[in-house]
Amino acid sequence: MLIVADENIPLVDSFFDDFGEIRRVSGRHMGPDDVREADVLLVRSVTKVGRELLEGSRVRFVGTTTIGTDHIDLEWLEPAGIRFASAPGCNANSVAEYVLSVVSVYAEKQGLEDWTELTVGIVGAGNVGGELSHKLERLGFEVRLCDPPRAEREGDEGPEFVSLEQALACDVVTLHTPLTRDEEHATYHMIGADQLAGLTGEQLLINAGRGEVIDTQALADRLDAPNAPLVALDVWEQEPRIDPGLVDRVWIATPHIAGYSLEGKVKGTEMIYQALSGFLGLPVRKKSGQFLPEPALSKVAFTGAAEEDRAICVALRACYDPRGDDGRLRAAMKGNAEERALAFDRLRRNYPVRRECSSLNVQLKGTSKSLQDSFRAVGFKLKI
Ligand SMILES: NC(=O)C1=CN([C@@H]2O[C@H](COP(=O)(O)OP(=O)(O)OC[C@H]3O[C@@H](n4cnc5c(N)ncnc54)[C@H](O)[C@@H]3O)[C@@H](O)[C@H]2O)C=CC1
Ligand SMILES: O=C(O)C(=O)[C@H](O)COP(=O)(O)O
Repeated sequence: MLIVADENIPLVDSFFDDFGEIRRVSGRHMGPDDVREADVLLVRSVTKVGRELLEGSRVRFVGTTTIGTDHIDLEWLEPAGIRFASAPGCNANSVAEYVLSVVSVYAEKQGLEDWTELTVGIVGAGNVGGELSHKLERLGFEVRLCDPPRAEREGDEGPEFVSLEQALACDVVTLHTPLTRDEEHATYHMIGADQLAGLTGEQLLINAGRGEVIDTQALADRLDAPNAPLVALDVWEQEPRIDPGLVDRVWIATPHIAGYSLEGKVKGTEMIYQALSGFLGLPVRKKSGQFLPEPALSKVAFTGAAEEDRAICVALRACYDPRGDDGRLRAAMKGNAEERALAFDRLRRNYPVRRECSSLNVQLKGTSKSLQDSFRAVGFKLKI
């Protein structure tokens, strides 16, 4: 069996070497010649998968080691008899930690003593938005969820949902919807000039869903107008050819890495390994835990003298601080459009190992119960 895999999928050999030959190719430049002889195709979000790539090939199984599926033509795959699997939720915790860290830096920038004073509107309350809201609520934030498809499906059975307008009135608004077009509640350019006009300089807008959910031109115009909100963008229209002018205008700019914790990436590979095993009728013998290395930073200790918010933020940012990625992306926005696109992809390909908060043992000596609860809420392992 021939497996063709994006070269940026981690641990492909460790998980898939029992199945047959593995051929690694560039996901960004994958073409019909690369996949013609393949039985199995493993991709990430940068490969468009549909008729153009697969017609006439032997491929019978396509797996994407990502949450998002907007790069896959699902309507074409099914009638073509090609089994498809994605990795729902694989890096949801990574994205939630990214957002928490951005919010912690924002609260500090605003001079807030207590970051939970901020209200947070989450647009898209699925695996990512749900995980984020769970952490925020346990930390004591007021959270408003906007998710019309869920609201319609769940009615009185579900949590309380607000309208997009109400979510956009929160101090922090964070977008976690899939990219959808031509359907009810489509998210393409869901945040346009009208929505942006209502945001003020007292607000933070985060997008860690897909770039096309915000109308880039409208955002650039809004950021040039008075009383503009601060904006943190992890995702961009037309990646990797992103608009350097927009990078200049936003407060935090990162190269689509919110989901790039090692745990999240490896979980994506593991979920597709499980799906392929099921498709082939073979037992699942491998688990991601057996391949995860010891983290470089494994312990931190706080004493009773620690200020509650500060301690949480110090620990959070010891695991992940978005300002490092922001600085690297800004430094990469040099040269012509082609050079900038290559630099954007290079930052993603050579991304440093980032571990989730659950990899860090936090020792708390003589600290309050509420500080302990806050650490647990974020997902740290506690030693008291
Ligand atoms: N920046 C990054 O690195 C990452 C980005 N993503 C993106 O985040 C998206 C969301 O991920 P998950 O939460 O795991 O997906 P999910 O499918 O679990 O949840 C998405 C939620 O959005 C809701 N939704 C759909 N249309 C909406 C609308 N118009 N308004 C409000 N809510 C709407 C859905 O009902 C669903 O509850 C993915 O589709 C992917 O595009 C995912 C992982 C990493
Ligand atoms: O899982 C998703 O959906 C994501 O957005 C991934 O984090 C994107 O990573 P790549 O597939 O673009 O490496």
